[in-house]
Amino acid sequence: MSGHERSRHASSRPEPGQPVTRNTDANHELSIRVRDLNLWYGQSQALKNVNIDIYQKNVTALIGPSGCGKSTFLRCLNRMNDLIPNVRVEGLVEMDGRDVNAPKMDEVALRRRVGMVFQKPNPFPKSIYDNVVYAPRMHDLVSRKAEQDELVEKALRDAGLWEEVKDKLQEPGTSLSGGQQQRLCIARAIAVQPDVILMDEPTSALDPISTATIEDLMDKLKQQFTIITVTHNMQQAARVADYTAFFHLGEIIEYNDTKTMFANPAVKKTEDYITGRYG
Ligand SMILES: Nc1ncnc2c1ncn2[C@@H]1O[C@H](COP(=O)(O)OP(=O)(O)OP(=O)(O)O)[C@@H](O)[C@H]1O
Repeated sequence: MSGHERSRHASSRPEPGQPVTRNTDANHELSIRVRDLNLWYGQSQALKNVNIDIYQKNVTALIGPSGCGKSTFLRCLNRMNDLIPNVRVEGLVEMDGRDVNAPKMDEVALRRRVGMVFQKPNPFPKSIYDNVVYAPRMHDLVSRKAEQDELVEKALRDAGLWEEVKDKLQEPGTSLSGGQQQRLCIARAIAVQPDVILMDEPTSALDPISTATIEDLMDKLKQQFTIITVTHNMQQAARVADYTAFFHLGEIIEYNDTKTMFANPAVKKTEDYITGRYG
């Protein structure tokens, strides 16, 4: 089988537990490569032989029933699981060709390259301005006040929040509405110019209008960043994601471009889940 045929084959019928391969053309450059990833919390295995290629400057959605390992997988990408006791990880997670779990990998630098936005907006108890500039200062990306001002404005503009907050930058981040707080958290994440942004159910605590605003934002941000998002909302996955991975009991059952997966799922379990027959 030629490389092209193999990638078409993999793209139409990905085998659970098998590496998913695709063409890496100009639109599909590899960001993250995961091979045979297994993770245990104590004796309990939460991820089983996960294999996936995640592409730069696309939105990839992780879907699946509660407890199937989506958040656990997300945390493998910036080594947040290291912070949980009794976690054991085996397998390869490579970002831009570098092993994320290598002993010489600097975790602080890794987390700068891989930002994270959580389900519940969690601004620091600081001003709007300081929320955005905190990490860039910590990483010595800015020093002069003018540089900081410029960076704050750019991050807030990119997060679609500038017009709403430009006259109250010294007010607490927590004084904003839930949807605005979430955009502030996105501004905070992008202020250090990461490569990847992980989003763990970023809209599940938000009203429909704030949700639509964040979805539009994801569409814009993917021009600059690789976005991986967990969602329980199938319509949201269909709207925002270029690729979707369906997790079930710690395994990836199916991974494909979103249009194909939703229109023509290769596996019955995927079909049952996305059509709401269980989950
Ligand atoms: N800190 C932890 N310690 C022990 N077990 C955990 C921990 N976090 C998650 N688990 C277990 O790992 C499995 C996967 O959980 P995870 O939170 O990754 O699933 P999920 O798909 O993100 O779920 P949800 O959609 O409900 O957020 C579950 O059985 C869960 O109980």
